[in-house]
Amino acid sequence: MSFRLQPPAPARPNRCQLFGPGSRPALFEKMAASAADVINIDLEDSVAPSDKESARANVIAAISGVDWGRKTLSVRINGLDTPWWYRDVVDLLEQAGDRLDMIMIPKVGCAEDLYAVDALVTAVERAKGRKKPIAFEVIIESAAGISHVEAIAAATPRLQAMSLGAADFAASMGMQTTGIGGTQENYYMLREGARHWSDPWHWAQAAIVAACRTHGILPVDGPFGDFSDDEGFRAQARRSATLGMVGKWAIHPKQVALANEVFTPSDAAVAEAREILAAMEAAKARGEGATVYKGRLVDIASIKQAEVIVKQSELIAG
Ligand SMILES: CCC(=O)SCCNC(=O)CCNC(=O)[C@H](O)C(C)(C)COP(=O)(O)OP(=O)(O)OC[C@H]1O[C@@H](n2cnc3c(N)ncnc32)[C@H](O)[C@@H]1OP(=O)(O)O
Ligand SMILES: O=CC(=O)O
Ligand SMILES: [Mg+2]
Repeated sequence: MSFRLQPPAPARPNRCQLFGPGSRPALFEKMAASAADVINIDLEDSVAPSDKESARANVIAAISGVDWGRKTLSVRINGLDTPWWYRDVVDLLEQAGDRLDMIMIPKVGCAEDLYAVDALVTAVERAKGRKKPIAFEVIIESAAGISHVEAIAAATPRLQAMSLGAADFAASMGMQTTGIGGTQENYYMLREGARHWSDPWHWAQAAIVAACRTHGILPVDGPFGDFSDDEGFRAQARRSATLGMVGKWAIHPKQVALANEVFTPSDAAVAEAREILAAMEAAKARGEGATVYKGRLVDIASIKQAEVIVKQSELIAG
Protein backbone atom coordinates (compact mmCIF):
# COMPACT_ATOMS: atom_id res chain seq x y z
CA MET A 1 0.00 0.00 0.00
CA SER A 2 1.43 3.33 -1.00
CA PHE A 3 1.56 6.02 1.65
CA ARG A 4 -0.08 8.31 -0.90
CA LEU A 5 -3.84 8.48 -0.65
CA GLN A 6 -5.84 7.78 -3.80
CA PRO A 7 -7.16 11.17 -4.97
CA PRO A 8 -10.93 11.50 -5.26
CA ALA A 9 -12.44 11.94 -8.74
CA PRO A 10 -14.38 15.16 -9.45
CA ALA A 11 -17.57 15.17 -7.38
CA ARG A 12 -20.15 15.62 -10.10
CA PRO A 13 -22.64 13.21 -11.69
CA ASN A 14 -21.43 11.68 -14.95
CA ARG A 15 -23.85 8.81 -15.54
CA CYS A 16 -24.65 9.71 -19.12
CA GLN A 17 -22.86 11.84 -21.71
CA LEU A 18 -25.25 12.67 -24.59
CA PHE A 19 -23.60 13.38 -27.93
CA GLY A 20 -24.91 15.36 -30.86
CA PRO A 21 -23.22 16.70 -34.00
CA GLY A 22 -22.32 20.40 -33.98
CA SER A 23 -23.67 20.47 -37.53
CA ARG A 24 -27.24 19.71 -36.29
CA PRO A 25 -28.13 22.78 -34.21
CA ALA A 26 -31.79 21.70 -34.22
CA LEU A 27 -30.76 19.02 -31.71
CA PHE A 28 -29.18 21.37 -29.16
CA GLU A 29 -32.39 22.35 -27.30
CA LYS A 30 -33.40 18.68 -27.20
CA MET A 31 -30.02 17.73 -25.78
CA ALA A 32 -30.34 20.47 -23.15
CA ALA A 33 -33.80 19.18 -22.19
CA SER A 34 -32.56 15.58 -21.81
CA ALA A 35 -31.80 13.81 -18.53
CA ALA A 36 -28.09 13.43 -19.37
CA ASP A 37 -25.60 14.70 -16.78
CA VAL A 38 -23.09 15.75 -19.45
CA ILE A 39 -23.66 17.18 -22.93
CA ASN A 40 -21.02 16.62 -25.60
CA ILE A 41 -21.47 18.72 -28.70
CA ASP A 42 -19.29 17.25 -31.39
CA LEU A 43 -16.96 18.99 -33.82
CA GLU A 44 -15.08 15.77 -34.67
CA ASP A 45 -16.19 12.57 -36.36
CA SER A 46 -19.94 13.20 -36.61
CA VAL A 47 -19.26 16.42 -38.56
CA ALA A 48 -18.33 16.22 -42.25
CA PRO A 49 -15.10 18.02 -43.25
CA SER A 50 -17.11 20.48 -45.35
CA ASP A 51 -19.16 21.47 -42.26
CA LYS A 52 -16.32 22.00 -39.77
CA GLU A 53 -16.35 25.80 -39.87
CA SER A 54 -20.13 26.20 -39.74
CA ALA A 55 -20.43 23.59 -36.97
CA ARG A 56 -17.87 25.51 -34.91
CA ALA A 57 -19.91 28.69 -35.34
CA ASN A 58 -23.14 26.85 -34.37
CA VAL A 59 -21.51 25.53 -31.23
CA ILE A 60 -20.09 28.89 -30.17
CA ALA A 61 -23.52 30.47 -30.55
CA ALA A 62 -25.25 27.66 -28.66
CA ILE A 63 -22.92 27.68 -25.65
CA SER A 64 -24.37 30.96 -24.45
CA GLY A 65 -27.59 30.88 -26.50
CA VAL A 66 -29.08 27.66 -25.08
CA ASP A 67 -30.10 27.14 -21.45
CA TRP A 68 -28.04 24.08 -20.46
CA GLY A 69 -29.33 24.10 -16.89
CA ARG A 70 -26.96 22.44 -14.42
CA LYS A 71 -25.47 20.07 -16.95
CA THR A 72 -21.75 19.76 -17.53
CA LEU A 73 -21.22 21.21 -21.00
CA SER A 74 -18.41 19.83 -23.14
CA VAL A 75 -17.36 20.24 -26.77
CA ARG A 76 -15.39 17.53 -28.57
CA ILE A 77 -12.70 19.23 -30.62
CA ASN A 78 -10.97 17.72 -33.64
CA GLY A 79 -7.93 15.50 -33.20
CA LEU A 80 -4.37 16.73 -33.10
CA ASP A 81 -3.71 15.03 -36.45
CA THR A 82 -6.13 17.40 -38.21
CA PRO A 83 -5.85 21.03 -39.38
CA TRP A 84 -8.95 22.01 -37.35
CA TRP A 85 -8.09 21.42 -33.69
CA TYR A 86 -6.16 24.61 -32.88
CA ARG A 87 -8.87 26.81 -34.39
CA ASP A 88 -11.49 24.84 -32.40
CA VAL A 89 -9.61 25.63 -29.18
CA VAL A 90 -8.85 29.27 -29.96
CA ASP A 91 -12.33 30.15 -31.23
CA LEU A 92 -14.13 28.30 -28.43
CA LEU A 93 -12.06 29.97 -25.73
CA GLU A 94 -12.03 33.41 -27.31
CA GLN A 95 -15.63 33.55 -28.48
CA ALA A 96 -17.76 31.17 -26.41
CA GLY A 97 -18.83 32.39 -23.00
CA ASP A 98 -17.93 31.05 -19.60
CA ARG A 99 -20.75 28.48 -19.71
CA LEU A 100 -18.42 26.01 -21.44
CA ASP A 101 -17.09 23.60 -18.81
CA MET A 102 -14.86 21.18 -20.72
CA ILE A 103 -13.30 20.30 -24.01
CA MET A 104 -13.02 16.67 -25.03
CA ILE A 105 -9.79 15.76 -26.81
CA PRO A 106 -10.15 12.70 -29.04
CA LYS A 107 -7.54 10.14 -30.10
CA VAL A 108 -5.04 11.14 -27.43
CA GLY A 109 -1.92 9.00 -27.93
CA CYS A 110 0.56 10.31 -25.36
CA ALA A 111 0.85 12.73 -22.45
CA GLU A 112 2.52 15.31 -24.73
CA ASP A 113 -0.72 15.64 -26.72
CA LEU A 114 -2.34 17.03 -23.59
CA TYR A 115 0.70 19.20 -22.84
CA ALA A 116 0.27 20.82 -26.27
CA VAL A 117 -3.46 21.49 -25.80
CA ASP A 118 -2.89 22.68 -22.23
CA ALA A 119 -0.25 25.17 -23.42
CA LEU A 120 -2.59 26.62 -26.04
CA VAL A 121 -5.58 26.73 -23.67
CA THR A 122 -3.52 28.38 -20.94
CA ALA A 123 -2.24 31.06 -23.32
CA VAL A 124 -5.75 31.92 -24.57
CA GLU A 125 -7.19 31.91 -21.05
CA ARG A 126 -4.50 34.37 -19.91
CA ALA A 127 -4.82 36.57 -22.98
CA LYS A 128 -8.59 36.77 -22.61
CA GLY A 129 -8.63 36.93 -18.82
CA ARG A 130 -10.97 33.94 -18.64
CA LYS A 131 -11.82 33.34 -14.97
CA LYS A 132 -13.07 29.77 -15.16
CA PRO A 133 -10.33 27.31 -16.23
CA ILE A 134 -11.51 24.91 -18.91
CA ALA A 135 -11.42 21.26 -17.85
CA PHE A 136 -10.32 18.45 -20.17
CA GLU A 137 -11.73 15.04 -20.91
CA VAL A 138 -10.04 12.59 -23.26
CA ILE A 139 -10.92 9.57 -25.34
CA ILE A 140 -8.65 6.54 -25.25
CA GLU A 141 -9.29 5.09 -28.69
CA SER A 142 -6.00 3.99 -30.18
CA ALA A 143 -3.24 1.48 -29.61
CA ALA A 144 -0.97 4.36 -28.57
CA GLY A 145 -3.60 5.75 -26.20
CA ILE A 146 -4.07 2.51 -24.31
CA SER A 147 -0.31 1.86 -24.26
CA HIS A 148 0.28 5.27 -22.61
CA VAL A 149 -2.91 5.43 -20.58
CA GLU A 150 -1.25 5.95 -17.20
CA ALA A 151 0.95 8.82 -18.41
CA ILE A 152 -2.07 10.40 -20.11
CA ALA A 153 -4.06 10.20 -16.86
CA ALA A 154 -1.21 12.01 -15.09
CA ALA A 155 -0.66 14.62 -17.81
CA THR A 156 -2.52 17.69 -16.54
CA PRO A 157 -4.59 18.82 -13.55
CA ARG A 158 -7.22 19.97 -16.06
CA LEU A 159 -8.11 16.34 -16.81
CA GLN A 160 -11.44 15.27 -15.28
CA ALA A 161 -12.65 12.30 -17.30
CA MET A 162 -11.42 9.59 -19.66
CA SER A 163 -13.62 7.54 -22.01
CA LEU A 164 -13.02 4.37 -23.98
CA GLY A 165 -13.90 5.01 -27.65
CA ALA A 166 -14.76 1.54 -28.89
CA ALA A 167 -15.12 2.44 -32.58
CA ASP A 168 -11.76 4.09 -33.20
CA PHE A 169 -10.12 1.76 -30.69
CA ALA A 170 -11.26 -1.28 -32.68
CA ALA A 171 -10.00 0.29 -35.91
CA SER A 172 -6.63 1.26 -34.45
CA MET A 173 -6.13 -2.18 -32.94
CA GLY A 174 -7.04 -3.86 -36.24
CA MET A 175 -9.93 -5.68 -34.59
CA GLN A 176 -12.06 -7.66 -37.03
CA THR A 177 -15.38 -5.94 -36.33
CA THR A 178 -17.56 -3.06 -37.45
CA GLY A 179 -19.62 -3.22 -34.23
CA ILE A 180 -19.29 -0.32 -31.77
CA GLY A 181 -19.03 -1.86 -28.30
CA GLY A 182 -20.89 -4.82 -26.87
CA THR A 183 -20.71 -8.53 -27.61
CA GLN A 184 -18.62 -9.51 -30.62
CA GLU A 185 -19.87 -12.55 -32.51
CA ASN A 186 -16.47 -14.16 -32.95
CA TYR A 187 -15.05 -13.49 -29.48
CA TYR A 188 -16.01 -16.72 -27.75
CA MET A 189 -14.57 -19.68 -25.91
CA LEU A 190 -15.68 -23.19 -26.80
CA ARG A 191 -16.38 -25.80 -24.15
CA GLU A 192 -17.98 -29.15 -24.91
CA GLY A 193 -19.43 -27.71 -28.11
CA ALA A 194 -21.07 -24.71 -26.40
CA ARG A 195 -19.99 -21.12 -27.11
CA HIS A 196 -19.34 -18.76 -24.20
CA TRP A 197 -18.95 -15.16 -25.24
CA SER A 198 -16.20 -13.14 -23.68
CA ASP A 199 -15.65 -9.38 -23.45
CA PRO A 200 -13.02 -7.92 -25.80
CA TRP A 201 -13.32 -4.47 -24.19
CA HIS A 202 -12.61 -5.70 -20.69
CA TRP A 203 -8.83 -5.28 -20.57
CA ALA A 204 -8.88 -1.78 -22.04
CA GLN A 205 -11.64 -0.74 -19.65
CA ALA A 206 -9.77 -2.16 -16.67
CA ALA A 207 -6.59 -0.33 -17.73
CA ILE A 208 -8.53 2.93 -18.03
CA VAL A 209 -10.23 2.48 -14.65
CA ALA A 210 -6.88 1.78 -12.95
CA ALA A 211 -5.20 4.83 -14.55
CA CYS A 212 -8.18 7.03 -13.69
CA ARG A 213 -8.48 5.87 -10.10
CA THR A 214 -4.73 6.37 -9.58
CA HIS A 215 -5.01 10.00 -10.66
CA GLY A 216 -8.49 11.04 -9.48
CA ILE A 217 -10.21 11.02 -12.88
CA LEU A 218 -13.69 9.79 -13.87
CA PRO A 219 -13.57 6.60 -16.00
CA VAL A 220 -16.38 6.48 -18.58
CA ASP A 221 -17.55 3.91 -21.09
CA GLY A 222 -17.95 5.32 -24.62
CA PRO A 223 -20.46 4.62 -27.37
CA PHE A 224 -22.71 1.61 -27.95
CA GLY A 225 -23.57 1.90 -31.61
CA ASP A 226 -26.69 -0.26 -31.97
CA PHE A 227 -29.28 2.06 -30.45
CA SER A 228 -32.08 -0.39 -31.29
CA ASP A 229 -30.57 -2.91 -28.80
CA ASP A 230 -31.56 -1.78 -25.30
CA GLU A 231 -30.61 -5.06 -23.62
CA GLY A 232 -27.20 -5.03 -25.33
CA PHE A 233 -26.63 -1.48 -24.06
CA ARG A 234 -27.70 -2.46 -20.53
CA ALA A 235 -25.39 -5.49 -20.51
CA GLN A 236 -22.41 -3.43 -21.71
CA ALA A 237 -23.17 -0.66 -19.20
CA ARG A 238 -23.59 -3.10 -16.31
CA ARG A 239 -20.20 -4.65 -17.04
CA SER A 240 -18.65 -1.16 -17.14
CA ALA A 241 -20.29 -0.14 -13.84
CA THR A 242 -19.13 -3.37 -12.22
CA LEU A 243 -15.55 -2.60 -13.32
CA GLY A 244 -15.67 0.87 -11.74
CA MET A 245 -16.74 3.14 -14.58
CA VAL A 246 -19.10 5.93 -13.56
CA GLY A 247 -21.11 6.40 -16.74
CA LYS A 248 -21.56 5.82 -20.46
CA TRP A 249 -22.13 7.81 -23.62
CA ALA A 250 -25.49 8.04 -25.34
CA ILE A 251 -25.31 8.44 -29.12
CA HIS A 252 -29.12 8.54 -29.34
CA PRO A 253 -31.54 10.08 -26.82
CA LYS A 254 -33.16 6.72 -26.09
CA GLN A 255 -29.91 5.56 -24.47
CA VAL A 256 -29.97 8.30 -21.81
CA ALA A 257 -32.54 6.60 -19.56
CA LEU A 258 -30.69 3.29 -19.91
CA ALA A 259 -27.39 4.78 -18.79
CA ASN A 260 -29.01 6.65 -15.90
CA GLU A 261 -30.74 3.45 -14.81
CA VAL A 262 -27.52 1.41 -14.74
CA PHE A 263 -25.22 4.04 -13.22
CA THR A 264 -27.64 5.10 -10.48
CA PRO A 265 -27.20 2.65 -7.60
CA SER A 266 -30.54 0.94 -6.94
CA ASP A 267 -32.43 1.58 -3.68
CA ALA A 268 -31.74 -2.05 -2.70
CA ALA A 269 -27.98 -1.66 -3.31
CA VAL A 270 -27.87 1.56 -1.27
CA ALA A 271 -29.92 0.00 1.56
CA GLU A 272 -27.57 -3.00 1.65
CA ALA A 273 -24.50 -0.75 1.66
CA ARG A 274 -25.94 1.20 4.60
CA GLU A 275 -26.66 -2.06 6.44
CA ILE A 276 -23.03 -3.14 5.94
CA LEU A 277 -21.84 0.20 7.33
CA ALA A 278 -24.15 -0.26 10.33
CA ALA A 279 -22.93 -3.85 10.83
CA MET A 280 -19.33 -2.61 10.78
CA GLU A 281 -20.14 0.18 13.27
CA ALA A 282 -21.57 -2.44 15.61
CA ALA A 283 -18.49 -4.65 15.06
CA LYS A 284 -16.21 -1.72 15.83
CA ALA A 285 -18.10 -1.06 19.07
CA ARG A 286 -17.40 -4.69 20.02
CA GLY A 287 -13.72 -4.20 19.18
CA GLU A 288 -13.94 -6.41 16.04
CA GLY A 289 -12.55 -5.63 12.58
CA ALA A 290 -14.49 -8.40 10.86
CA THR A 291 -18.04 -9.70 11.26
CA VAL A 292 -20.78 -11.61 9.46
CA TYR A 293 -23.49 -9.91 7.38
CA LYS A 294 -26.15 -12.15 5.79
CA GLY A 295 -23.86 -15.16 6.10
CA ARG A 296 -20.83 -13.54 4.48
CA LEU A 297 -17.64 -11.92 5.70
CA VAL A 298 -17.52 -8.15 5.95
CA ASP A 299 -14.47 -6.33 7.28
CA ILE A 300 -12.84 -2.92 7.18
CA ALA A 301 -12.41 -3.13 3.35
CA SER A 302 -16.18 -3.66 3.13
CA ILE A 303 -16.68 -0.20 4.63
CA LYS A 304 -14.83 1.32 1.66
CA GLN A 305 -16.81 -0.81 -0.81
CA ALA A 306 -20.11 0.19 0.78
CA GLU A 307 -19.05 3.84 0.87
CA VAL A 308 -18.51 3.80 -2.93
CA ILE A 309 -22.19 2.99 -3.41
CA VAL A 310 -23.50 5.36 -0.74
CA LYS A 311 -21.36 8.23 -2.03
CA GLN A 312 -22.50 7.60 -5.63
CA SER A 313 -26.13 7.78 -4.60
CA GLU A 314 -25.58 10.93 -2.50
CA LEU A 315 -23.76 12.62 -5.41
CA ILE A 316 -26.62 11.85 -7.77
CA ALA A 317 -29.26 12.99 -5.26
CA GLY A 318 -27.33 16.31 -5.20
C1 LIG B 1 -19.07 6.13 -32.89
C2 LIG B 1 -18.01 7.00 -32.55
C3 LIG B 1 -18.39 8.34 -32.01
O1 LIG B 1 -17.59 9.23 -32.10
S1 LIG B 1 -19.93 8.55 -31.26
C4 LIG B 1 -20.04 10.30 -30.95
C5 LIG B 1 -20.30 11.12 -32.18
N1 LIG B 1 -21.58 10.83 -32.76
C6 LIG B 1 -22.65 11.60 -32.57
O2 LIG B 1 -22.59 12.64 -31.94
C7 LIG B 1 -23.93 11.10 -33.14
C8 LIG B 1 -25.08 11.46 -32.23
N2 LIG B 1 -26.36 10.98 -32.71
C9 LIG B 1 -26.94 11.40 -33.84
O3 LIG B 1 -26.38 12.16 -34.64
C10 LIG B 1 -28.33 10.95 -34.08
O4 LIG B 1 -28.93 10.58 -32.89
C11 LIG B 1 -28.44 9.77 -35.10
C12 LIG B 1 -27.78 8.52 -34.55
C13 LIG B 1 -27.82 10.14 -36.46
C14 LIG B 1 -29.92 9.45 -35.29
O5 LIG B 1 -30.57 10.66 -35.62
P1 LIG B 1 -32.09 10.67 -36.10
O6 LIG B 1 -32.22 9.82 -37.34
O7 LIG B 1 -32.56 12.07 -36.19
O8 LIG B 1 -32.79 9.92 -34.90
P2 LIG B 1 -34.32 9.70 -34.61
O9 LIG B 1 -35.17 10.01 -35.79
O10 LIG B 1 -34.46 8.31 -34.06
O11 LIG B 1 -34.59 10.75 -33.45
C15 LIG B 1 -35.70 10.67 -32.60
C16 LIG B 1 -35.87 12.02 -31.92
O12 LIG B 1 -34.69 12.31 -31.14
C17 LIG B 1 -34.05 13.50 -31.63
N3 LIG B 1 -32.60 13.24 -31.60
C18 LIG B 1 -31.86 12.49 -32.42
N4 LIG B 1 -30.60 12.48 -32.05
C19 LIG B 1 -30.51 13.24 -30.95
C20 LIG B 1 -29.45 13.62 -30.09
N5 LIG B 1 -28.20 13.19 -30.32
N6 LIG B 1 -29.74 14.40 -29.03
C21 LIG B 1 -30.99 14.82 -28.79
N7 LIG B 1 -32.04 14.49 -29.57
C22 LIG B 1 -31.81 13.74 -30.64
C23 LIG B 1 -34.57 13.68 -33.05
O13 LIG B 1 -34.46 15.03 -33.44
C24 LIG B 1 -35.97 13.19 -32.89
O14 LIG B 1 -36.71 14.20 -32.23
P3 LIG B 1 -38.27 14.43 -32.51
O15 LIG B 1 -38.97 13.23 -31.96
O16 LIG B 1 -38.42 14.55 -34.00
O17 LIG B 1 -38.57 15.70 -31.78
O1 LIG C 1 -15.07 8.38 -30.43
C1 LIG C 1 -15.52 7.34 -30.08
C2 LIG C 1 -15.24 6.10 -30.70
O2 LIG C 1 -15.80 5.09 -30.28
O3 LIG C 1 -14.42 6.11 -31.63
MG1 LIG D 1 -13.65 8.11 -32.02
